[in-house]
Amino acid sequence: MAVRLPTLEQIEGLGADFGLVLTTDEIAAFQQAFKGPLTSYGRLDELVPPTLAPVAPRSPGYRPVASENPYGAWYWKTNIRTGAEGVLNGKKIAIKDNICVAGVPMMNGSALLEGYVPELDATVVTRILDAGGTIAGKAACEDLCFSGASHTCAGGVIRNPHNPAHSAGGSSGGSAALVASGEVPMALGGDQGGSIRTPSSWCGVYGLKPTWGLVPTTGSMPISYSVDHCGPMCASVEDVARLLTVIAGHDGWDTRTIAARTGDYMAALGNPAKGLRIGVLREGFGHPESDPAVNEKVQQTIAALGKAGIASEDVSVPWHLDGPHVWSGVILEGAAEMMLKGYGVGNNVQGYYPVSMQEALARGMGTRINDVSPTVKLVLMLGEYMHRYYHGRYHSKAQNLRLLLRRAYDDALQKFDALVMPTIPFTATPIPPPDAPLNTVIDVALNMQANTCSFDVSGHPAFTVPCGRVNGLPVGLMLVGRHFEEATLIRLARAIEAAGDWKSN
Ligand SMILES: NC(=O)c1ccccc1
Repeated sequence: MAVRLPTLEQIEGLGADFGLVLTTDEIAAFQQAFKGPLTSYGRLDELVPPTLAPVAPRSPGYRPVASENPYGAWYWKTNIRTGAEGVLNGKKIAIKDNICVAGVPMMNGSALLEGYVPELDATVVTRILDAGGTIAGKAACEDLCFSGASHTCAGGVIRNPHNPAHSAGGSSGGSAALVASGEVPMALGGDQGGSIRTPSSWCGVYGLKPTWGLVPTTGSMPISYSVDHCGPMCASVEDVARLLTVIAGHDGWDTRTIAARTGDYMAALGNPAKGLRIGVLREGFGHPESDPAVNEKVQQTIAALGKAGIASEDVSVPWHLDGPHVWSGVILEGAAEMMLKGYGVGNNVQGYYPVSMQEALARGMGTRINDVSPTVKLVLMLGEYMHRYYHGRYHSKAQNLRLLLRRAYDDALQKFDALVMPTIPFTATPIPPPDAPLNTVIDVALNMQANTCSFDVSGHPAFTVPCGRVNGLPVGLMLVGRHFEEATLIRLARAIEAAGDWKSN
């Protein structure tokens, strides 16, 4: 195939879009000047790139019927393993549906990708298979991962196993609901604003957003390069440590992981947390939407840790309240550029670009854009508005403010081994009815990330640990640590897990 030479009219139009005034002679000259570069594109069509070849042959599995999928948490069921032996022997793992598993359909919660079957395994999938794990299927998620509740998945709402009228949380809602309902002990999630921690907190499971750059996202659908994270969501702290051990570490395809510093997460399980110090983040408890009953559960857990020899003290980080504003500046234009206009791939960084995924999304955007969720429509328009009418200045400023936000937490973490706060200021919200007004659909999807999203921008590891219930719905306590000190968070999470029976109170 050859890339077609643009017509004179096309060149005139392209120039006009940038305010170029071109004479007829110039337009003809530029048409000639296109020829050299286009020769390269012709040759690119003939060359064969490397692929992330799957390590094991497999059957594609199947889409479960409703009776086999009571919470709508599975997108697809599989049974993939290689015969390799390792720390995941005998473990079933669900993979969030924004992560490619070769030969298995993938929608990323969106009509835009319906029908897509990737030919590649994400790096984390290969690592799981190499460690003896079994891929049990794809966990349903929110439309292009852009919602913190669980009502925007194109395949249908995802329900909270603790109360099916309530949200499982999002965007990794299927992952959390599958772990909470005992289908699998482990799942992979993704987090750009809270999407591992929100559903983990609301479903009562252990969810760790690792330090930015610890776990490669190669072969996954992104939202935006500078806030994308992948991490474990599990039924126990031990399973979090196990899965993190397998997925963490440098991957030559992902420049984010160049500085990845892994720890001994399995050893941390046996290393007592006694003597560690925690800072109770005042700003994390005082949002207008904070539920006093949720604050109370978190405070009770902190008191129980005190009895176990883990001292705590209040600490104030005023920047925490500006974190969500910095996050908005970064993610809205970031998502519009990379996820939407970049067709889920973007450009400008060295890395692996899943061409098939990009083409599938581009086709979907050309044919089914009206079938996306209201949250995706909002991001598309808002990101483009800020780019077109404010020429990217707010995104750039927010990227620079990231440094101050990170420093503010780093300063507090000089004195403390972890900061602690409620993961989400309130328990799982009711799923809005199908006929809910557009503004309700959007608000319910984007109203809970006050404590979570700052750490997607600052990059700190953040671990949500179940710590009680309010009206039968789980409450999560969030531990935030120094960059690449996940092992410390695992020690503290283990102490909380051991301190009480959170499931019955
Ligand atoms: N993907 C996310 O983490 C997310 C969370 C909340 C709102 C939007 C996005």
